[in-house]
Amino acid sequence: MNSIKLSKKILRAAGKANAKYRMIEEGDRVLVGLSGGKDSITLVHLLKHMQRHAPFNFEFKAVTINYGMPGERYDALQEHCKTFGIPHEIYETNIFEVSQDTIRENSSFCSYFSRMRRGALYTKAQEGGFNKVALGHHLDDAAESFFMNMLYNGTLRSMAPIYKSSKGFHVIRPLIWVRERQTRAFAEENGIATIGDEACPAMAMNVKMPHARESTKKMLEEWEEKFPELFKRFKAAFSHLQPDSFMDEKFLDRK
Ligand SMILES: Nc1ncnc2c1ncn2[C@@H]1O[C@H](COP(=O)(O)OP(=O)(O)OP(=O)(O)O)[C@@H](O)[C@H]1O
Repeated sequence: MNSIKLSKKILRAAGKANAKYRMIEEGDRVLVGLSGGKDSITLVHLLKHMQRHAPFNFEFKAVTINYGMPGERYDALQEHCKTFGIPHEIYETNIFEVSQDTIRENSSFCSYFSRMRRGALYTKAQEGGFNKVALGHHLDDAAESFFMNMLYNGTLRSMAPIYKSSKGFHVIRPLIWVRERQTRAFAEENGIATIGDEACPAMAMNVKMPHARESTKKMLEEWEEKFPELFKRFKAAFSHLQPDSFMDEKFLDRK
């Protein structure tokens, strides 16, 4: 079997985050959302590594939601999983077909597909009796989400490493302390061909796309050039909230 190398940085960041937030534990059955992009590819290899080296036993399976879009193919991804002994299933859906009637004149394609994909993933998790669903979000995603929510929605919110879904299982983000450039490097250094954004129907369709993420990403890149410790500070700040220092009356002590 070909060998895959995960960097010490990824292993350290993911190991520490897992210890702190207890995302994967003894006896867990984890369903991993595998888009075939660099992040979720890193995630499945990380879980494979953890299975071999962590002092606890858990099971995992990867599932790829197929939107049913013309030309959508996952052969290379299936082959990759087979080569590395990663249990993998493609879940065929008609999300794309349904979207044609539902959101024809609408610009919120991205959130539509993301919502439908999440629903399909949760259905799979319930059907298969998984107690955790793992997603490939990382620290850059958490920071981008924080600033997008603040600048475009006027809320202070980010991405939790673990939360309980309304369906009863937990959603976990084992890469939450890993940087995006580390997952990119993982794919490049191991020669893994990844699927880019075009896999999401929203990206493949000729519609107005939200620019919020792109401009937030750019803003953070510029900040990081001036302030190299930026993401270290985000990581610290996101774990040290002081809710009573804002203006939300729920958190103000009037006693
Ligand atoms: N088609 C899909 N099937 C299964 N899971 C998916 C699919 N698309 C996305 N996911 C899951 O949702 C997570 C977030 O998706 P999103 O498209 O926001 O991520 P991304 O940053 O492009 O990540 P990736 O590099 O893994 O595609 C992914 O990391 C993956 O775990």
